[in-house]
Amino acid sequence: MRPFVFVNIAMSADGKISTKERRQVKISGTEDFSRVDRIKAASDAIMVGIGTVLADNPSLTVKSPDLRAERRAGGKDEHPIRVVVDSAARTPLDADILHKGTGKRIIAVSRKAPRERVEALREHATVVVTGEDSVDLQALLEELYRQGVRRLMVEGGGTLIWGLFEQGLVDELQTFIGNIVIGGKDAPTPADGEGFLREADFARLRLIEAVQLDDGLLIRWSVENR
Ligand SMILES: NC(=O)C1=CN([C@@H]2O[C@H](COP(=O)(O)OP(=O)(O)OC[C@H]3O[C@@H](n4cnc5c(N)ncnc54)[C@H](OP(=O)(O)O)[C@@H]3O)[C@@H](O)[C@H]2O)C=CC1
Ligand SMILES: Nc1nc(O)c(N)c(N[C@@H]2O[C@H](COP(=O)(O)O)[C@@H](O)[C@H]2O)n1
Repeated sequence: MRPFVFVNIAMSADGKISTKERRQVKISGTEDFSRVDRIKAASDAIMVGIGTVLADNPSLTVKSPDLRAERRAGGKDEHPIRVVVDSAARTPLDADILHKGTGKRIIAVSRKAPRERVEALREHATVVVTGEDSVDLQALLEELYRQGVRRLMVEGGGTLIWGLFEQGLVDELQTFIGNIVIGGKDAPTPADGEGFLREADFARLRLIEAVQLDDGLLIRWSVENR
């Protein structure tokens, strides 16, 4: 068993999620950032790849005091469990994700992760070990389910999202398209990695809704898993 997995990503009108230097870019406007906070607060856990931690140093906390209070009133931690997919245990010990806000953190590493790094991370987080060279995403999701996670939000980046799509582990995709053009053939996109080669392998989506937010568009799709 695994949680319901939904990806939320903000991209420019030309399909980029940051600059080619992997510098964090503000794509969402006020309405979309409020929506992101609401869907985060409604999730049991939120997951990113180590590339996003190194590039953006996110905290992935719930920003609205009202939403945090609602979570507390429901007997939950103020913030969902924060999960980093990090095969080699490269998460910096001073990363915001380990220090900002209360609640549980999980660092998922592979068996190749250096023991001393793993021990140092254990001071701040629960470490889950799966996979030989890189994290086994299916096994990680099953472990999250065992730990009570039923609804998992994935915030990126493009490499992790690709890994999840490649293995048929995404149930819903929420894409906010903002009113900027970033450009650059090497700028990250919502699903990077190797990409599917055969049409038969493409992930197929069914449109749930498309709504205007700020000067952009939010599109929600469900994934027809193979
Ligand atoms: N606009 C938006 O909404 C968002 C934009 N971003 C942007 O995305 C960029 C970062 O994306 P990216 O560099 O792709 O990094 P990711 O955050 O996607 O992390 C990728 C890393 O995850 C690790 N990983 C471990 N196991 C797996 C697996 N099975 N499948 C896939 N990945 C795995 C790998 O590192 P290792 O082998 O070391 O484990 C891999 O390199 C930044 O520029 C950031 O600003 C990020 C989030 C949201
Ligand atoms: N939804 C959305 N819109 C944008 O314009 C963005 N740049 C992002 N980025 C994601 O948000 C994370 C920052 O989280 P914290 O504010 O530090 O909690 C960042 O790492 C990206 O995952 N998202």
